Amino acid sequence: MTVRVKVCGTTSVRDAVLSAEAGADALGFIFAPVSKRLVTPQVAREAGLSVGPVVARIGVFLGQGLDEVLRTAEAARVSAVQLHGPLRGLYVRQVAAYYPVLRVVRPADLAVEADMWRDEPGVTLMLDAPEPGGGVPLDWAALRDVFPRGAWLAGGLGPANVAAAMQALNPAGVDAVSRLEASPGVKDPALVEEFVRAARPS
Ligand SMILES: O=C(O)c1ccccc1NCC(=O)[C@H](O)[C@H](O)COP(=O)(O)O
Repeated sequence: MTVRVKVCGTTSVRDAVLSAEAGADALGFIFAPVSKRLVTPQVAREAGLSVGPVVARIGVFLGQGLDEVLRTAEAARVSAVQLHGPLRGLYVRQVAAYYPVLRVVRPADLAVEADMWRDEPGVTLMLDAPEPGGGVPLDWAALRDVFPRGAWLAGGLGPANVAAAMQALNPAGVDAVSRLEASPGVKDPALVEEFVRAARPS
């Protein structure tokens, strides 16, 4: 199975284009006000329009209200929504009625959330470190027996370790931000290229 590669924290047309040209399958646009990579829906929309019809545009939210999520996603013209934080199942289902959802979970919550979303095709699990965008890798060895089939992996991934993470857990997709940046919110083109190449060995 070909692993999907998501480059998160896109804040400009320049970074969207360089990530798409490097071969990213998906771009993440962070709409959580706590983030150092916060982007406006208008810039996200322009950046998303600049990468053609194939690259997915994923709106990233952390504990925000349903109205805000749906309004922002619509204004930014994203193609999917990524949900962080402790959330009720009903809320996730309400978002999933409009957008494919990447539901982000910490290792501590994995068992419960994996049970909850096992038969829900519109909701895909992404395992991430407790602090999103923190650049801290998970303990892949400890997750080997419990990592759900079809789930995505994030948390401290970058060019130097993504191949080992894939070898350990066989995720359907990988996602990264802090190890691909020159400074918070600004991509380093070489790191993005190396990340995509390392995630897709020929
Ligand atoms: O990256 C952020 O600043 C952020 C803030 C609030 C919610 C989500 C955020 N990022 C979401 C992502 O998808 C990151 O790529 C993921 O957490 C991995 O980050 P990193 O460990 O830095 O690669």
